[in-house]
Amino acid sequence: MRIIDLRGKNLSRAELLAAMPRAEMGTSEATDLVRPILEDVKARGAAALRDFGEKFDGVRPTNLRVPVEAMKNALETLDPEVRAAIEESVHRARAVAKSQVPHDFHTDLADGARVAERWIPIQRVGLYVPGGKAVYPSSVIMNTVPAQAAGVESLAIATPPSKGDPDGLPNKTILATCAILGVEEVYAVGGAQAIAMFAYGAKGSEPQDGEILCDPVDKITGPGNIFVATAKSLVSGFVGIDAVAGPTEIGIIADKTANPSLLAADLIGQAEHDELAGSVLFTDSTDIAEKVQENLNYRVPRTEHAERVHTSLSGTQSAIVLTDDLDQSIDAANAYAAEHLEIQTADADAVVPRIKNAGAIFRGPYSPVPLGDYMSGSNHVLPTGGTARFAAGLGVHTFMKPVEVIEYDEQGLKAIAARINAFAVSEDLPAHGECVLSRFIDDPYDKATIVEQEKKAGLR
Ligand SMILES: NC(=O)c1ccc[n+]([C@@H]2O[C@H](COP(=O)([O-])OP(=O)(O)OC[C@H]3O[C@@H](n4cnc5c(N)ncnc54)[C@H](O)[C@@H]3O)[C@@H](O)[C@H]2O)c1
Ligand SMILES: N[C@H](CO)Cc1c[nH]c[nH+]1
Ligand SMILES: [Zn+2]
Repeated sequence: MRIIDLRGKNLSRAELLAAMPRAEMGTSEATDLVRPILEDVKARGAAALRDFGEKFDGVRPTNLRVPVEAMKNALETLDPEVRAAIEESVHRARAVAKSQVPHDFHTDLADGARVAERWIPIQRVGLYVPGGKAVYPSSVIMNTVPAQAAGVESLAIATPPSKGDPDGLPNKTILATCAILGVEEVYAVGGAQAIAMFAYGAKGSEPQDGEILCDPVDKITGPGNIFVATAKSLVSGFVGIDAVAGPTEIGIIADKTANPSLLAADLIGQAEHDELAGSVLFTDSTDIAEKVQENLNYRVPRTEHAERVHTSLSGTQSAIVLTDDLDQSIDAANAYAAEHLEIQTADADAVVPRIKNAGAIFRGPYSPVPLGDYMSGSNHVLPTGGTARFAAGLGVHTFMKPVEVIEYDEQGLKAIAARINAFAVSEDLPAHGECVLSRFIDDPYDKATIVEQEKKAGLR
């Protein structure tokens, strides 16, 4: 891994942000590849979805909409140990989601003057479950459990067709997980084309599709590679999106007390997702930095996805960041804003409250990232590429929106009518004031006597 040496440097905020390791291929470069895919799906619907399946996933799906029977069959043949793991994960995720459900509340400002806040579930959502280099039944859980806890009425899942399947059905463990969670609307569609399908909807092109294949959704959530993340960015505004949950990242703040072998394991663990995944170690210990490099030299050639891991660790998005002290490590980690941030220091509890930017924080040696990936109960769909500076991971809140209900009665409005009118006049929007005054006085257009009228009506 390359070294970024911050020691002895007193960097401004802008310089520190610029010094952080990022992938060479960002969403702006992928935009040129993704935009034509979105346009084609918008124009040709299911026919384009089949073409892209063939082009990018190497298989032309017979049924773009997965038959419910296929999900039932997948569940029946699911390995019992894997089923137990999935059920444990669902159980823990549901427990956390239950506590996350936001509560309605109201504020009484005076007699007859109340503002209430109601949380409303989003009506229809599209959940993306990745499945290119690896397969992600865990992402079925991470997307679906909070959506269900929020009370979403209609949810659909899209995931790439599986190369090995003659009919182009998605991976069987993904389908079995859908069955466990009771999800019945599943599409064998991956990548940017799936995001387009959710955003614009798609008409069928084969008899088995029916006329409308997929209705458009109100919000798209879920992780994916650079193409998926870019497609989500491009359709955002037209539909809602959760966050840019692109190629995985791990940041680790470690001091001299950390175990270099575990640090190396954790850096490799997330690098195995994608050649574009980022693994970054922030340390003030040159000894730890050297030992981690030694451990990587031993582990990388021996790990299953050695080539992918090597590419990821040697890319511009990965680095060991050498710092003067723990304070500088924390500053750098806050500038990097990792999707996952592990704290491997002598006193992790003193560091956690100082973290301002991270998708999720993993405290101490027994909270490694894969715990959160699969079954800590927390969510693994998290913001990447520095977006954790302003975005949060998936949760029940992602699938709900608060709406304020204004509940004033005659007395409550009367008490501030003249003030509202004064404000409206100051903005040169007098008709706003007239709306309010009309409820209490006869002629709000009679400017000459307006104050008098207001006094007479008891507004002053
Ligand atoms: N941030 C998070 O919360 C989070 C969580 C889990 C996984 N991830 C990330 O999700 C990603 C999963 O990636 P994946 O590739 O395994 O699965 P994926 O489903 O995201 O991507 C596969 C799809 O990419 C498309 N594609 C492939 N090559 C293309 C090309 N040249 N042009 C256009 N489209 C192309 C294909 O349509 C294919 O179906 C990884 O980067 C992983 O790190 C992120
Ligand atoms: N680390 C990934 C991004 O948060 C999630 C994941 C799923 N499966 C394994 N890992
Ligand atoms: Zn992972």
